Amino acid sequence: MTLKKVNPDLEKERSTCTFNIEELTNLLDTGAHCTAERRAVEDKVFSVKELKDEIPDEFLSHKERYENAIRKSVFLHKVLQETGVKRGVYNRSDKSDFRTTYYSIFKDGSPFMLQYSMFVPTILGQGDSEQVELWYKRALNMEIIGTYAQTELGHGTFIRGLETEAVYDEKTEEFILNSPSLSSYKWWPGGLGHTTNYCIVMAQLKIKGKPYGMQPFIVQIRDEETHMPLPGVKVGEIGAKLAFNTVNNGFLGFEHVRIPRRHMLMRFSQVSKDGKFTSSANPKLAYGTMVMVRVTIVNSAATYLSRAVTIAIRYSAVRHQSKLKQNEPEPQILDYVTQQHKLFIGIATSHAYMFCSYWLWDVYVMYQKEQNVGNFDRLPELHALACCLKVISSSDCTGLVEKCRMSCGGHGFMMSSNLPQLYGISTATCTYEGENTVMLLQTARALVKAWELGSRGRPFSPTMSYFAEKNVPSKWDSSLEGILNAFQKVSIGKLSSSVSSLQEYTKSGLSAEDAWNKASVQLIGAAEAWGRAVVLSIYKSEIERYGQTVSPALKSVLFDLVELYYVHLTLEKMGDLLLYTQLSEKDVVSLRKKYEDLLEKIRPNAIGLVDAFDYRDEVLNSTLGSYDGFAYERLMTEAMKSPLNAEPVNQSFHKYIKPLMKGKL
Ligand SMILES: CCCCC/C=C\C/C=C\C/C=C\C/C=C\CCCC(=O)SCCNC(=O)CCNC(=O)[C@H](O)C(C)(C)COP(=O)(O)OP(=O)(O)OC[C@H]1O[C@@H](n2cnc3c(N)ncnc32)[C@H](O)[C@@H]1OP(=O)(O)O
Ligand SMILES: Cc1cc2nc3c(=O)[nH]c(=O)nc-3n(C[C@H](O)[C@H](O)[C@H](O)COP(=O)(O)OP(=O)(O)OC[C@H]3O[C@@H](n4cnc5c(N)ncnc54)[C@H](O)[C@@H]3O)c2cc1C
Repeated sequence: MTLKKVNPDLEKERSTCTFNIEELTNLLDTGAHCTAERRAVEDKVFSVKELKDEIPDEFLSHKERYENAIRKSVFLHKVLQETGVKRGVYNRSDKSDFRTTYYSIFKDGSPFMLQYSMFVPTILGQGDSEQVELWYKRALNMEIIGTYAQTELGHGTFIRGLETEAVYDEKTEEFILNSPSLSSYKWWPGGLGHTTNYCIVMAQLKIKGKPYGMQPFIVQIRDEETHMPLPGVKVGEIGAKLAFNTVNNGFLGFEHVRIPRRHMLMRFSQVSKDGKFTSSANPKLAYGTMVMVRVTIVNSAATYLSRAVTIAIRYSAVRHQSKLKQNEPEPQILDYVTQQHKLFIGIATSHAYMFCSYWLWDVYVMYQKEQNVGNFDRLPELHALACCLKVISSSDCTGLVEKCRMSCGGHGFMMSSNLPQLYGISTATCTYEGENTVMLLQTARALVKAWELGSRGRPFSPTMSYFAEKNVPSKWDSSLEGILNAFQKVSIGKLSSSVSSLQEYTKSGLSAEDAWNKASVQLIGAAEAWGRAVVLSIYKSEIERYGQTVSPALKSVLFDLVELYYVHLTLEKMGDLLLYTQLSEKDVVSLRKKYEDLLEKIRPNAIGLVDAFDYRDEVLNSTLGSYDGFAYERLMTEAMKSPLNAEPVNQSFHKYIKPLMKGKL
């Protein structure tokens, strides 16, 4: 079907936009040159015919999908290599690699995903210079394909409980890798099933019977020529999942597999030939790759949401349903204020986390520079930020992706809308790289520690500096600054209350651990509240900063979204605010009016705002969200691709239904 025009509904929407869409695209891309680079990569990638699917993935078998994903991964690697994209080495936004092309070529992930997102970064982050020189080059050229094998069948969260052992044998200068039980089998690593021939194995180091904690080892698991598993290696795929079905997540066990001493990555800790262990300056440096990936998840979460909200808002502009006024035609569903309530917060939330992700990335890069000269002062705050922002970005964005899906009614249930797949890859971010509740408890640990040290006069780190302010009641103030202060009060109130409970529980005779467990529901609330205060503060300050350089028209729209975000969150968290601030019923009534006014103000810019995410149709991969808005035509075209539609009568009619109808069964 050739579609030349644009749906008149979308044409009309685009004519009401009050700002320059390209200017916003450049801002979201972190610069006009980044937009240009991203588009150049996209032009190249989408011109490769081998990267297009003839048959939609969902109609293929599990095995066919895997084989197709491998084929495309290889072609994509080749094309990206030609464009000079250095995969596995990340920059601030990285829109050209994972952000857009990647998830458009693979709706459900690639088996090479972990090569780029964790194998290469771990070599770079944990290897000494000689090891980086050797392994990085091989990985970059795809001579070796690897993954990050940490999680085991029995333990994912509690990594001190991992069972895989690496025992040093000083006679042969080798480590012996062993999986002592079924629960010690590695379980989950992406690509591990049938794709990778090497992996980083996180294992418990033992020398002369003494444990030295979890360390990273590079282990070859398959022959480089035949791809057969090496002796003593038991490897396979873990099976079908809610999403990531083309990522080839696998299991792995070792039966006394020997590797050379220099296959332990030794940037931070070393084992000498004679078996002497030299400890790193901070044992948590072995957890470094996780910090990096948590930082990047904030951007991924915002990106998934921006794609879902683009689909849902475009569809809502072309979908007409029911009646607002009896004598008028059915309105666009986007005119229903409840629909705007579901969707506009998706745009604002995506902006909030996108701008926070750039800020967090800068904090991470700053820390990296300091770490290189032996300064780890910033690590506790970075760890807390990475954990907490990973959690609230992944849970908020996933909730809103699902809201986008439901806002499209029945059609949002179609795989061809791409909304179910977006939900699948988004919800996985709530679990991987640290399960969300566990990450909130890590955050709470850092907050309680800071609170206690603060009460003894120690200074707070920048994102906790407001803890030092006296929690005196003040009149409610609905300005952005006033709302931010109110959320900081909630954060202080929840943390202070959690600490009091901890103290009371210990005073009543509970051990510190039992007191912690008993107060943990409060503690995760305090952690979330700190994260909210951070996001509100960073989103606002980043937009204030960019507001000085962008046009007045764009500045005004950006602030509409900041306000929407602030007011929406205030109404959502009303209970907390009523408890910890002077918010009154009168204030709530006026905030509700403010919220309704904001929805009305944003309405003419809704399509402009999602167009500014600049997702090409090939990236969105959605029958409902295409730029031209011909959703029904695309739904029908895609339905015709169902293998069942290849013949008017399916053979099962003659085999089963007819005999049933005739009573001959
Ligand atoms: C911006 C653009 C970039 C573009 C990037 C592009 C692509 C990448 C994007 C996305 C990735 C995409 C695809 C990947 C897809 C899937 C991959 C999934 C891969 C995985 O899914 S891979 C497995 C991850 N698996 C976990 O995530 C396990 C979680 N479990 C833990 O992480 C630990 O088990 C923990 C922390 C719960 C307990 O650990 P523990 O028991 O040893 O520690 P404990 O609680 O006792 O704390 C003692 C002291 O260590 C400090 N501390 C702890 N952790 C630290 C750290 N990381 N750094 C610095 N300090 C740390 C504490 O703050 C405390 O400090 P203090 O003593 O001062 O209080
Ligand atoms: C799609 C996907 C891809 C993945 N890819 C990889 C990979 O490439 N490499 C890799 O090594 N791993 C990978 N993983 C594994 C992932 O990192 C773990 O699943 C994750 O860290 C959670 O650990 P778990 O599964 O052991 O959950 P569990 O810890 O068993 O969590 C189950 C429940 O127990 C609760 N819980 C656990 N501990 C505590 C606690 N201390 N306090 C309170 N509650 C607690 C949790 O909150 C949760 O509700 C992947 C997982 C998924 C889903």
